[in-house]
Amino acid sequence: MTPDLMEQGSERLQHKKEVDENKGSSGGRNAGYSRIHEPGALDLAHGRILYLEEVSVSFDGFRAINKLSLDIAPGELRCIIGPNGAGKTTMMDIITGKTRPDAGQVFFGSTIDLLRHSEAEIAGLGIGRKFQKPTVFEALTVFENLELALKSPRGVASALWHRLSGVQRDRLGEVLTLIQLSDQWQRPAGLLSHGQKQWLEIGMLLMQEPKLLLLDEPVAGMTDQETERTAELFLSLKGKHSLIVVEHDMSFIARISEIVTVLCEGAVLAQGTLAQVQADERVIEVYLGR
Ligand SMILES: Nc1ncnc2c1ncn2[C@@H]1O[C@H](COP(=O)(O)OP(=O)(O)OP(=O)(O)O)[C@@H](O)[C@H]1O
Repeated sequence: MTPDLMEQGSERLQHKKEVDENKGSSGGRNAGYSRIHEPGALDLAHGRILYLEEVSVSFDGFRAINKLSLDIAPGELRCIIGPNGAGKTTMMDIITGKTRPDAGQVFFGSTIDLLRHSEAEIAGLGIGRKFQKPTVFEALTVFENLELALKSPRGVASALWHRLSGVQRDRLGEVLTLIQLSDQWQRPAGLLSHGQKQWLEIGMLLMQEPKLLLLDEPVAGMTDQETERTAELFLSLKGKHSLIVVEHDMSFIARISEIVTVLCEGAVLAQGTLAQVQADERVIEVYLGR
C-alpha cells in the first residue's frame, strides 16, 4: 500500500478510534450518525477498496455473472483472466454502473453501495475505466487532452497553460512524465502511435485522480516495447491507485501480476499467483490449454 492510501487508512482508523471512544462515553447512536454524515468518504478500514458479493446477472435467461464474489485491496494490482464470454466485461459494467445486477452486493470501500449510484456518480466517486479502444480527441494536442480531463470545469477560452492553477499544472506535468509523453505534449493526439494513444487515455483518467482503475485489454495491439512500457507504468501506479486489469496477454500478466483471478462462466474458477493458477487443472482445461 502506498503512503497515500496508508494515510487514508490510518485517518479512518483514527476516526474509528474516536467514534469508538465516543461510543463509550456518549452512546453508540452518535457514533453511528458520524458515519452517516460522511456519505462520500471512502472507508478502507476493512482493507478492501472494492468488494463484490454473490453478484449475478442474466441476459435473456443466460446467466453471464453467477454469484460472483471478489475482494480488491487498496493499492492492489489485480489481474483478471478467463476465456471469451467468461463475464469479465460484464463484471466491469456492473462495477461502473453500466449494468445493474439481478442480485448481490457491490461496495466501494466498506460504506459506499455502488448499486445505489448512477454511472456518472460512480466515475465521480473515483472509479475510472479504460475501454479496449483508445478514445482520445485526435485533433487536440496531448496537453489539451489532459487538460480537458481535469476535474474542474474550465471554459475553452481559458485553455492555456498559465491559467491552470499551480496544483493542476504540477499534476499535468506529473502525468505527462508518468505516461512518458513529456516530449510529445504539443503533438496532436491523432499523430501518436496506438500505444501512445492508450497511455494518453490512461493519463486522462489519472488527471481525475481515480482511486480505482479498471483497464480492459490495455496492451492489445501494442508492440513488445510498448507492452513493456505499459507494464512499467502499471507497476508505478500500483499502490497509489488500485488497478483491475483484464488481459489475455500472458507474458504481460506474468510481468505485472501478484494475484490473478480466473473467471469462468461468470464466477471465480481459481485465484492465486500466476504460477498457481497456471498449474490448476481446471484453468488449463477451460483457458490455458486452448
Ligand atoms: N447486453 C448483453 N445482452 C446479452 N448477452 C450479453 C450481454 N452482455 C454480455 N452478454 C453475454 O454474457 C457473456 C459474458 O460476456 P462478457 O463480454 O462479459 O465476457 P468476457 O469475459 O468479457 O469475454 P471477452 O474475453 O470475449 O471480452 C457472453 O456470453 C455474452 O454474450
